[in-house]
Amino acid sequence: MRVIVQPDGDSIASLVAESIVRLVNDKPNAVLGFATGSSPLGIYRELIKAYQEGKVSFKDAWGFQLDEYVGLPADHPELYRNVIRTVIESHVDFSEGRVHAPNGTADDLQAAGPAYDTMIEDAGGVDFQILGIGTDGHIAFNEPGSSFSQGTHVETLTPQTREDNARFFDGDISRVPTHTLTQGLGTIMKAKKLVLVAEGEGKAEAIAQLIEGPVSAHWPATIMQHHADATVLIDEAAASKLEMKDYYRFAWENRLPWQSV
Ligand SMILES: N[C@@H]1[C@@H](O)[C@H](O)[C@@H](COP(=O)(O)O)O[C@@H]1O
Repeated sequence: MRVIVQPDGDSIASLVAESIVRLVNDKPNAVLGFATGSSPLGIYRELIKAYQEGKVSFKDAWGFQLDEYVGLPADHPELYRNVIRTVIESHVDFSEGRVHAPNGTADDLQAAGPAYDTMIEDAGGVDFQILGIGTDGHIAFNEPGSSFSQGTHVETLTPQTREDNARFFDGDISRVPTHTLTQGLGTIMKAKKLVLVAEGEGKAEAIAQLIEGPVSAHWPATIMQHHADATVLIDEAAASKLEMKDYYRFAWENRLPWQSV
C-alpha cells in the first residue's frame, strides 16, 4: 500500500484530482467510483476546476457511487444520489445516464444489490475508486464484521456511524437512516485502483489500523492491504498514530519519476 502524508486537505485533493484527470485523458470512457462524505469534497472541487479550465471532459466517462441510504425520499438533500449530483455531476459534462447509485428505494432491496454489481461489470469495472473511511474503520457502509467477499447488499449502520453522520441531519440521530444499500468489500476490491483519503485526528485510529494493523473484519478497511494498487492519502493529524510515519514520508519524498497516486 502506498501511504502519502500531506500537510493539508488541499494538497491531498490536488494530487488525487491530477491522477483522475490523467486517467480520463488516457481513457475517456473510464469508470470512476464516487464516495460521499466530507473527505472527497476537495477532490470534486479540483475536478470541476480542471473541467472548467478545459483540461478534462467526462462526457464518455462513467460514475458509480459506493452506497446509498435506504428509504430516504427522492428529493432529500442527503440522499447520496442527490449529494453527488450537487458536488460534482451537475458541474461537469457527464452524459445522461452515466452516473449511478445503488437504489435505496427499490421494492426488492435484496435483488437491487446484485443488479448494481452487474451494472458496474457491464460498464467495464471501476478503474479508479475514491474512498473515505469511517471512524469505526468502515469503507462505503461496510461496518465492522462485514464479509470480505460480499457484493452490494443491505447493511445496518452502527450507532457510531449514525452519530457521526447526524451532522448531515441537523444533528438529530433519529433522522439518520438505520439501513443502507452499499457496495460490499468484494465489490470494492474488484476496482482496479483504490484511493482512500482522510483528514483529522478523529480518523487517526482507523488509519493506523488500516495501514499497520492486522487484516480483520473488525476494521473493514484493512482488506485494502490485499489490493494490488491501493493508495492512502492523509494529513498529519490522521497520520498521527502511525508508527512508520517517517518512513512513509521518506518513501514519498524519494519517489521515482513514475511513482504517483
Ligand atoms: N458512507 C460514507 C463513507 O463512504 C465515508 O467515507 C465515511 C466518512 O465520511 P467523512 O468523509 O464525512 O468523514 O462515512 C460515510 O458514512
